This record gives sequence, structure tokens and C-alpha cells, in this order.
Amino acid sequence: MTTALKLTDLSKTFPVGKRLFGPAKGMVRAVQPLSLSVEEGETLGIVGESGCGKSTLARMLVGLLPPSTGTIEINGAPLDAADPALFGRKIQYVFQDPISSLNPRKTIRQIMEAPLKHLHGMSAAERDARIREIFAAVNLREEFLDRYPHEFSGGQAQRIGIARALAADARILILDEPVSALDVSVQAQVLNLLADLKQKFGLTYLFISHDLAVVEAVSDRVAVLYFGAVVEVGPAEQIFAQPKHPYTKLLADSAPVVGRALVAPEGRETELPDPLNPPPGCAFSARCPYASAECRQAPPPLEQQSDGVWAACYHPLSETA
Ligand SMILES: Nc1ncnc2c1ncn2[C@@H]1O[C@H](COP(=O)(O)OP(=O)(O)OP(=O)(O)O)[C@@H](O)[C@H]1O
Repeated sequence: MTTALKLTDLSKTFPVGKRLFGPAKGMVRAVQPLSLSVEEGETLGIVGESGCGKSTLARMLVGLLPPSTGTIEINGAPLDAADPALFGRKIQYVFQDPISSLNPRKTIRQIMEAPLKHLHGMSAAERDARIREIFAAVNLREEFLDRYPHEFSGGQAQRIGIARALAADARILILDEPVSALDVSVQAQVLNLLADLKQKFGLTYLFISHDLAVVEAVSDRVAVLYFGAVVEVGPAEQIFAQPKHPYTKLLADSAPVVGRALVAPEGRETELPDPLNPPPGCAFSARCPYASAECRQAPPPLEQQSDGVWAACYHPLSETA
């Protein structure tokens, strides 16, 4: 197997409360140094509740946010964080809210043409052929190309968002909550389309979502994020059926149906630790029924628990827990 995407010690820290000429009040570590690999053709799901660092991670991966530390490698070659245009050729982003992510003043054809012009230097005829090919692949009618984003339903707009990401010929897609804004009936259509496109174009997906059931259904492997760190990673079928980390178990127990949010529904306090004053030990220790003194002293390292399953826990769950 070839590694498509390799992240090594990738982290992001934001200064907060910074005044124009003064020092910052503190630093928020949105993503702790994180290392993950995604194999070619694989779908790696990333789950975690609101505030765990999913969006920050996604934005770093597509060059929208420079990492504070660490490296991003694509097929063994490091991406230069100082050259965001390079990212677009290798990794593309599919946004959660399809309609507002499309420029309302441009036709779909203009939206689709932009990445082709910048990335490939194609002739007008070549661009037209490429746009038609991609549009057919996402099952949209050619006449839609001359319409504007507001004329589309959420599901159609998300197909356009996916088509735009594919136009640049990138082989890695970061799908950031790609179906969360859609009706449940439309979600399945978009998920099926993503599965077809993956086969057809040989794509690799990083599928970010707070919706555990969706992630479980589409992913080969899943990484569970908590407070900016990977607490467990492993094959999708094992991660939720036999979780090793008590946080993964909490997620698995609280999200049995498609479309249902994780532990903290919209608007409710997440019970995550204060990012300006993080605990010295395991970030989950205050919520964990198994926490011991050791857990409150130093964060547990990510260690292999069983074949392919890694968890950061001093008291990993046994299969009977
Ligand atoms: N620009 C920023 N400045 C300061 N703190 C930030 C910034 N962006 C994110 N954060 C903080 O970093 C942490 C992770 O945020 P992030 O948006 O990545 O989480 P998330 O899992 O994507 O959440 P959601 O699902 O609600 O978008 C949070 O504590 C957030 O408040």
C-alpha cells in the first residue's frame, strides 16, 4: 500500500485576547501535535464533538491555515505551507454548507473553471471537456452549468461542491461534514455518489464529521479526536464495536442512529476542558469513570492496543467492558 497523506506532529496554536500592540492573553492549542497516515484509496473518518479541532485540522490540510508545527506529506513529498496554491493541486476541500461555499455572483461554469485555469493552464476547449466529464460523473445535467448557486437544492449544490473539488484533479479530498447540512433522504444519495467517485477516480478521503453513524458507514479507519488530540484510531468496524478508549465508548453509546449528534448537541456546553487552562494530564480525565491519579498527572501516549488499534489511555477498556 502507498501512503497518500502523512501528517507528522501537526499542531495549531492560536493566540487569544491579543490587542494591537500588546501581548496575547493566552494561547489555545486547537490541535495538539498529531501524527496520522492515510493510505491511497482509503477513507479515514475523523470524529469528535464540537470544539475538538476538526475544522482547524481540515483548514491546515488544504493550506487555509499554516500549521504551528509539523509536516504534511503527499505521496512522500512534503507540502510547503508557504505555497497554498500547491495544496489545491494535491488536496481539495468539500465544505459543509454547499450553497454558501459557492460564489453567488458566478455561474456554475465560472466556479468550475477557476481551479482549471489556475492549476492546469488548459485551453478553453480542454476546460470545457473536463467540466462536462466531471459534471456527468456527479450526475448533474449540463444545462445547470449556466445557472447560479441559489438556483440549486442543498443536495445539488453539494454535488457541485464535489465537482469543483474534482475539477482540479486532486486525488485527496477533505470532506468536512459533507452531508450534515442535508436532509437525511439526500444524505444517502451524496454518500453513494462519493463512494462511486472514489472508485472511478481512485480517490482518498478524509471524512470529518460529528455524526458517528455516518462516519462508521463510510470509513475504512476512524480517528477519534478529543480536545485537539487523537485518543483512538483503528479499523472502523472495531473502533465502535470494541472501543478501547472510554471517550470512544461514550461516543458509541450516545450515537446509535444516523443523523443524531454526538455527546454535545448544538448549543449545549461541550464539557471540554478550558482551552486557555488545559489540565496537565488526560483531557478526558474529568469526565472519565476510570480516571486515576496517574491520568491527572500526564497525558497518556497513543499506544498500540491490538492489531491496528491505537489508543491514548492508561486504562484501556477490555472487550467485556
Ligand atoms: N481563530 C481562532 N482563534 C482562537 N481559537 C480558535 C480559533 N479557531 C479555533 N479555535 C479554538 O480551537 C479549538 C478547536 O476549534 P475547531 O473549530 O477546530 O473545532 P471543531 O471540532 O471543528 O468544532 P466545530 O465542529 O464546532 O466547528 C476550539 O477551542 C476553538 O475555540
